[in-house]
Parts: sequence; structure tokens; C-alpha cells
Amino acid sequence: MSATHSMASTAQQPKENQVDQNSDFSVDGATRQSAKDNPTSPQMIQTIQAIWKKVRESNPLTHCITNTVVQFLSANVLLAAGASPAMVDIAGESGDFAAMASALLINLGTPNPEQRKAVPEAVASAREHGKPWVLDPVGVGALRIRTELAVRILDYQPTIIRGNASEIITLNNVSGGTPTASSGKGVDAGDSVDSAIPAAQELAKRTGAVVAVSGPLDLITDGSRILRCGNGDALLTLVTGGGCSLGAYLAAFASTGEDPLLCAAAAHACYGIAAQHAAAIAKGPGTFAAYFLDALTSINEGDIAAEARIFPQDIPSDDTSDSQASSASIQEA
Ligand SMILES: Nc1ncnc2c1ncn2[C@@H]1O[C@H](COP(=O)(O)OP(=O)(O)O)[C@@H](O)[C@H]1O
Ligand SMILES: Cc1ncsc1CCOP(=O)(O)O
Repeated sequence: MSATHSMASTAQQPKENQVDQNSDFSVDGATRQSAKDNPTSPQMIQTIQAIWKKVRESNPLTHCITNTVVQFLSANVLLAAGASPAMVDIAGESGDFAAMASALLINLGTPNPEQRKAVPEAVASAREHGKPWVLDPVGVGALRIRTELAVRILDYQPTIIRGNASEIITLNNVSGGTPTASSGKGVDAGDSVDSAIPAAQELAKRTGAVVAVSGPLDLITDGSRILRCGNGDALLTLVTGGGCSLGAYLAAFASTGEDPLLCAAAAHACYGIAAQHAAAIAKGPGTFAAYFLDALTSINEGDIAAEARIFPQDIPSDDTSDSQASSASIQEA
């Protein structure tokens, strides 16, 4: 529970492996304190503001093939961002629509037979027409059908792959990456964000996608650069679709055509800032969800300047010259 937020005593508590954003520790080695200790650079603030503004001004048509649980929240999150949502998830239409849309989200949370036909059609079209697309491999690994589908569509070069730590570790494992132990539970993470760093980097390098790992301290990497995002609130984990709707939001930000690493950072920061605003006045998950949509609508450039917590992390690799170079180039972005 955050210091600014007083959750009703009857409300469910946040998931065990996650802590609130104002706490000075987390299960991740890189702590939320490190977000406070690493101010966001002025250049990064400007970049986030510019991408956020471009989304609001361009009203991107955002095509979602997503799970049945989160369609309502995801559509509302997109509207609040200034985007136009469209849930077009049947074969025979999804390819045509992906060609027309500004960006596409593929979320594999409830891959029914129709969606399993619509997904390959949509990603093939997105690739053919140069449209950015986001993959959210919900529950990958434990479940055979979505796992096969996730691996198959990696060939269509997603722009951003987003998931919790367990999903990213598992997707890297099942698609031929260096095997890493994972303890995910269905759609929930059982692994810390820090433990997913090697898998996220490898997955990014192997697929050419930016990989965004959500949790108490989000991680965003293109394989050679790493950014951390300290915005967010644990109440997002108590509203179904808190992670999946971030995928839709990421697609809208990717539609701007800017560097996908920076689009992902901007989306994570703005989404997290809105969550913080909502948590400050919510009484529990129900009111949080409503206030969250309000906050996504009302956040402005001043809020981004004051509250965005995005900072580079050095690459944990033998080649220190690369990591120093990458941190420097991000600061300059
Ligand atoms: N302990 C936490 N404190 C603050 N924000 C969090 C915390 N855990 C998750 N979040 C935020 O919640 C959103 C959804 O993340 P997550 O729960 O990891 O997704 P998923 O539903 O896919 O498991 C992200 O914006 C993330 O930053
Ligand atoms: C509950 C559930 N079951 C299949 S998909 C889904 C939604 C998960 O959404 P999120 O991980 O964003 O809460």
C-alpha cells in the first residue's frame, strides 16, 4: 500500500512478489529507491512529452486482438490516451484492418480458435505494410496452444514484446534462447524483473524487438540499451487487465514511429504516472480503475516533467565500452 493511498481494510492486498511504489525495497535488486536516486534527464523528459503529445494529436487507430477479459479496460485505456481502439479479431478481417490501422496489439490471453486464425493474418499484414505491432504472450510456456502461436509469430518481427518477468523468461526459453529457470503462475509473474534481464536482452537481440518487462521497477531493452521505469502503483496488479492494457497503450505509443525503445519508455512512464495519481485518491481496486482512466485522460506535460522516472541502467556484460556508450546515447535522446 502506498504512503499516499489508504486502501480499505477489506480490499485484497497486492500480490506477494510486488511491493508498493513508495517502498524503498523490492524483490528486485534494482530497487524503487534507485528510481528516486536516478533523476530523469531533461532530454528524456522532453522525449516522453513529445511522444505522449504525438499520440494525443494523431489519434492513432489501434487494432487490438486481445483476450476477452481485458477488452473493455483496454479500449477505455486507449480512448483515455487519445487513441481510437478497434477490437477486430476475426479471420478474413484482421489482415485488412491491420493494413489500415496505425498499430496492432496481439495479446494471447484467451486464444480461441477464431483468434488463432486472425492473429497470423494480422501480423503478416502488419509486417507487409510496415505497421508497428506489440506482442503480449500472456501465460506463455505452461499452455501449449498459445506457446506454439507465440513462437510462430515471432517470425513476423514484433516491434515491442511486453510481459511480466516470467512471460519474458519463458518466451525466450521456448523460442530457442538460453534456458533460464522460471516460476510463473498462469498469467502472473513468479520471477523478479531483475532475474529477467539476461532473457530480455537475449530475446531483444534474437528478434529485433524492444522487450518491456513490467513489475515493481519496469525494464525496457533493445538488447544493447536498458532503461528502467520507476512509475506505477501496485494497485495495477489488483485490476484485471492492468498489464494487458499496458500492451494496448504501448501499441498506441509505437504508432508514432519514434525509436521503439523510447516509445516504450514513454508509455510505461505515462501509464505509471496515471496509476500514481489514481492510487492517491482511490479507496481500493474498483475506484482505482475508474480514477486510473480519469488520470490517463488528464495527465499533462507538467506531470511528466515532475514525475517521470526513467533512467538508464548499465548493461551487465563483459563489454563495458558498449554499455557506457549505450547509457550516453540514451541520455542524449
Ligand atoms: N509493485 C508494483 N509497484 C508499482 N507498479 C507496479 C507494481 N507491480 C506492477 N506494477 C505496474 O503494473 C503494471 C502491470 O504490470 P504487471 O502486473 O507486471 O503485468 P501483468 O499483469 O502482465 O503481470 C505495470 O505498469 C507495472 O509497472
Ligand atoms: C485473468 C486472465 N485470464 C486470461 S487472460 C487474463 C487477463 C490477465 O490480465 P492482466 O495480467 O493484465 O491482469
